Formats: sequence, C-alpha cells, structure tokens
Amino acid sequence: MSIYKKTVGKFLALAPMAGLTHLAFRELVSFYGRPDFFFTEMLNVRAIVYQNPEKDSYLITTEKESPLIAQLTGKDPDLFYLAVKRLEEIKNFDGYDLNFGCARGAIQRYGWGVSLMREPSLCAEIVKAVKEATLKPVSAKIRSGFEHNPEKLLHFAQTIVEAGVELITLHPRTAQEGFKRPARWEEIKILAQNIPVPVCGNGDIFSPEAARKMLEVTGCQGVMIGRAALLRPWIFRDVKSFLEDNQIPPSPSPWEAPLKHWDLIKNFLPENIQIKRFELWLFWYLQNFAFGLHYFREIKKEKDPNKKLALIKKILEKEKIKSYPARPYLLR
Ligand SMILES: Cc1cc2nc3c(=O)[nH]c(=O)nc-3n(C[C@H](O)[C@H](O)[C@H](O)COP(=O)(O)O)c2cc1C
Repeated sequence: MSIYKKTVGKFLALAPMAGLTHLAFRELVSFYGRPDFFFTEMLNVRAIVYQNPEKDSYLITTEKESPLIAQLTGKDPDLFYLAVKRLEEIKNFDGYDLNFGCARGAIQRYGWGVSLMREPSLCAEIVKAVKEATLKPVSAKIRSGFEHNPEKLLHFAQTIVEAGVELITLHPRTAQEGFKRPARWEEIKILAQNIPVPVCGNGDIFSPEAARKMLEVTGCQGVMIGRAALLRPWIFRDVKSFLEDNQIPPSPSPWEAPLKHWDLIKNFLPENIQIKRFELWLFWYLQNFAFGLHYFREIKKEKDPNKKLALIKKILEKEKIKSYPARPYLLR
C-alpha cells in the first residue's frame, strides 16, 4: 500500500531545497523533531545514469531517515526510467518525487522543472516511465504553472494522477513569480477538493499557526515547509506541538543549531563541500537576526573552521531567537 494513503490524518514534510536538504541538514532537523516525510534536494536523472551515483554527495543517506523520498529532475522519460532502476539497485529510497515545479532559470532553460507543466502528456510519460521502474510510490511537486488559471492547473494535476502519481505537492505561485507575491493557497484547496490523491500544500508557512491555518482553510492532507525550516530547523517539533496541544516549546540557544549542524556536516559530507554547504545554510539561518547579513559577512571572512565556530558562538551569544513568524528578508 502506498505510504501516502497509509499516513493517518495530517502530515508534515521537509521541502526539497537544492544545496541545503542534504543528509547533514536532514539529521539536524531530526535532532530537533522529525517531519513525517523527508525529500532529498533535486537529483539530476542524467547525472544518476551517466556518473557514478555511489560517489555522489547528493545521494548520501542513512537507514534511519525513512521515509525519505528522492526528488528527480530532468525531462527525458527514458532517463527517468534508467535513473530509478539504478537507484533501486543501490539505494533504499521510500519513494520518488518528480520535480515539475522548479522555476530557476537554468532548470527552465534545460526544459526541466516547471517548464514541463507546458507539456502535460510528456509529464504523464515521465510518471509512467518511473512507475515501470519501481513499485514504490511516485509523487510530483508542481507550481501554479505559467499563469493563474485554476482550470488548467486542475487539468494538469488530473493528467499526472491518471498516469499514476500518488501525491501532489503544490507550491501555488506561477513560474514567473518566484517568491514575489504571496502563495495562492486557494489553489491548494481546489486541488484538495478535486483530485483523488492526497495533496500537500506548500508556500509561506513561517509559523506553527500558519501550518494549522493552511490545513484548515485548504483541506490539504499535508504541509511542506521549506525556508522556515532553514531558519528554524526545529519548526517541525513546534508545528506538531502546536497542532497537538497549542503549545510552542522554547527555542534552543541561537548558537546551538550552527554548532550542531557543523558537527553533522563534518560527520556526513565530503571534506571538499563542507564549508560551502555550511555557509549556504548559515546565510539563511542568520536571517533570524536583524544584523544577520552583517554577521554572515564577518563569519565568511574567517577561513579556519574552528575559529569560524568560535566567532559564531561569540556573535550569537548576544542574540535571541525571536518569536514566530520566521521569515527570511533576503533570497539567494
Ligand atoms: C534555496 C532553495 C532551493 C530550492 N530547491 C528546490 C528543489 O531542489 N526542488 C524543488 O522542488 N523545490 C525547491 N525549492 C522550492 C521549495 O521546495 C519550496 O517549494 C519553496 O521554498 C516554497 O516553500 P516555503 O515557502 O516553505 O519556502 C527551493 C527553494 C529554495 C528557497
């Protein structure tokens, strides 16, 4: 039976975020309080097929992360098929998610991500190809498309559900909007009311209150959190506690998460990418603080990892984690 149907009631998911939701970050999130589903960052199907996936830092996983869903990006159904066959041999993912939503320039130039929403029948072929390669559940993450057109969106969703998708996550902004305007949660409601598989709502959840509101107003079965989890890796603990008994536990000390994250990065990621990945996340995390960008620049200047950590602790000892909402003021 599909893990998605088996999920009783509501569920929480960590969003796929390129360069950020690697094993060390997923472990950091687990340390504080797990979501019900983890998604990897997007994985290029061509790279899985033509390079050595056993040496790929994007593909480092541990057994205890389950359920962990691999998110796949590309546009050629044959490559999706071959990539999933290969992953089935070497990894133990609990499902595969198809990226039909990423709106980054480079991804769109290749015709991947949200560009595929212009071609529903190609997406259906991709779904079928992946289903042929695995018995595990297949899901898709989509956007609003290229215009605000609920009918078209619903038609797209129905097409991929008919092809075999068992869960849809919707980030309801168009390809052109980036993060510019608020996510249109009413589109999540339209999908939740009209398609026969669970819908996971995504977009602008910056507090436990917002998570509850999305569940209530849209009727979606799950909520996926991205940027707020970068700022507050403990947000899943807080959302669960708020949904269960209206309580939000106290936040950890501001310096705790960076020190813990560095330990996990050193433990799990190859040396050549450790600092890069750590700084990529710090850029987001430091936006918890009014002078975060200034702190980020100071911390980045320090090259020695031990001194860097000492500096982080020294700077953040003076700070407090503010109450929710936790909203980033800059994007990368
Ligand atoms: C830095 C960054 C990287 C992202 N990478 C991916 C990705 O690899 N695959 C994907 O489907 N979406 C990606 N997204 C989109 C998020 O998964 C999510 O849909 C979006 O951030 C909206 O959710 P939020 O408001 O909770 O952040 C990324 C977003 C950010 C900010």
